[in-house]
Amino acid sequence: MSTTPAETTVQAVLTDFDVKTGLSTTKAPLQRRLSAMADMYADQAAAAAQVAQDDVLVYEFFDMGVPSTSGDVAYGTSITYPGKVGDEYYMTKGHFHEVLDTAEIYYCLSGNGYMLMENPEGDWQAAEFKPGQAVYVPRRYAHRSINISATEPLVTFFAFPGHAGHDYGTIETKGFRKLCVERDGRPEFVDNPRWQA
Ligand SMILES: O=P(O)(O)OC[C@H]1O[C@](O)(CO)[C@@H](O)[C@@H]1O
Ligand SMILES: [Fe+2]
Repeated sequence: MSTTPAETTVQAVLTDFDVKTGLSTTKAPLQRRLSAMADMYADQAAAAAQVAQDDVLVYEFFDMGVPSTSGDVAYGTSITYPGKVGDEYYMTKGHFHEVLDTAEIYYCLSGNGYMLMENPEGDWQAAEFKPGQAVYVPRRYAHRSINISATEPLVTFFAFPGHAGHDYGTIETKGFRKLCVERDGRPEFVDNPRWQA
């Protein structure tokens, strides 16, 4: 985690992003293809087959490049594309914050989906993303965005304390307790058979 000394002046920086697509013209996106997270989906055979056929872009995000200090506010936009692996909707990898006691706010710009959250104490929650709705991810909750639309990208704006950091390892090892799958054309949260306590 890089820090900026208190006496260093951070210049006001102008960035841009489109309020519907989330795309920025001044920043480069960070992109994650299916191969980078294929082992996170429940249907491993379907994931491998899809990667072999077309290693699609599952999501991308724009990090607006704020210093990683506690007084700063990291922010950007996140775009999760529509699609499924087997019956499980496309999603982000998801993470805890390294500094567990830090929250995050997401605001849905377009599309439809869920923010799936869980804490180390065993609680889990899912909050729906619809345009104009904000989801507050409380301190201590891992979070993952899920796109449930068949056609539209799920686009959100996010902001969190600059020093929060990302802990990907815990979710990479344990997974989330719940999966979001399509059942009779509707999203449903079911137990993740591969979840490790
Ligand atoms: O960090 P993940 O789980 O790959 O998902 C990416 C999203 O989460 C963030 O790290 C913010 O929590 C963003 O940079 C991005 O929107
Ligand atoms: Fe986060």
